[in-house]
Amino acid sequence: MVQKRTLDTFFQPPSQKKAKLEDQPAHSTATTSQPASTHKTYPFAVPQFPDSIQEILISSTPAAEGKSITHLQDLDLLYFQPFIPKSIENELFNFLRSKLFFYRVKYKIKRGPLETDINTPRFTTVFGLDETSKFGPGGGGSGGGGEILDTKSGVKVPVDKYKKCVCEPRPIPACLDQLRQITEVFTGSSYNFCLVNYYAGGNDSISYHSDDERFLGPEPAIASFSLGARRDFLLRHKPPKNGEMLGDEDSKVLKYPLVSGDMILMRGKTQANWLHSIPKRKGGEVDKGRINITFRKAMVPGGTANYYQYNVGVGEVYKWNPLSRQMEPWTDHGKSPS
Ligand SMILES: O=C(O)CCC(=O)C(=O)O
Ligand SMILES: [Fe+2]
Repeated sequence: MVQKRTLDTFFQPPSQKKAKLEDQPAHSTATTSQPASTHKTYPFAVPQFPDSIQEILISSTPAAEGKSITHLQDLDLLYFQPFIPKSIENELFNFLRSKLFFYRVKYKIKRGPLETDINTPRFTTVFGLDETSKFGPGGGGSGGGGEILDTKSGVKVPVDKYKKCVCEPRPIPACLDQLRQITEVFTGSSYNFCLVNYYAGGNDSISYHSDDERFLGPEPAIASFSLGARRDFLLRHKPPKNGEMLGDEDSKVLKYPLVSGDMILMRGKTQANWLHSIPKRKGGEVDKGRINITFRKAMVPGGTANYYQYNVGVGEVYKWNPLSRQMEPWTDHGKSPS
């Protein structure tokens, strides 16, 4: 494991000169010395974390050592309880819920002759590019910059390289990118995608699935953060192939009640052999809302297309409304109609 000192020197400490965030409510004391992230693909700018969050992230993560969970067949987890220190998990949750843009993705699936409409039962958003490309310098916005470049040559990619994407790929905003870099240091893996789920209440969920798409390559490492309401994370072994039998222990459902600040790294043979889910729940604190952040590494453009299709889609933008305390469709009132 890398020493804390390495992180301190790796990241620029927030500067002494503090600029008040333009869009902070008047009563807020949160300050940051760094500019918000902008890009031509963003509906609105995403601020950098306030210094209060950055300083603790840099100096005090992970808050606990990761526990290795490998006692069942093909299972390889590293569980940080928690990764994010208790002193900032709530501020971090509130920050991300109110500053990011989200979507409620609808899509169709075909099973034989039947087409079914799917409404994703949670809010989602995604940032990143697969390994074959990278974002160039510059925030973008109306001034340009933040162009998609070929990873190897550094040259702008052909205009049709990402034509299969439902929207243009988006760079990871500075705040989430800081968490990505810290996660890389403490998991020993690298990531180029950040997916965010928001489960507004107990009816929001993700059904049993595995994240073993070909575009992630073999044995992908996926770092999964929980913020906000406690929710059960269930894991069960996939039915074994070619008539094999699972042992009694290996066929049980595992349940981890993930709390705010926890991080589970799923790696090795886990995705190929296990399914995971966040089932619907009633009561408890589910209506406080929960954010899940996953960092992953996609290898090819097909992965980029897939992630934008299922996590951004073609529908409207949602933003947290602090008065109604819910996600609401967001419109750009500031711009004149074109
Ligand atoms: O919300 C979670 O903890 C899990 C999310 C998940 O499995 C996914 O986005 O693939
Ligand atoms: Fe997943």
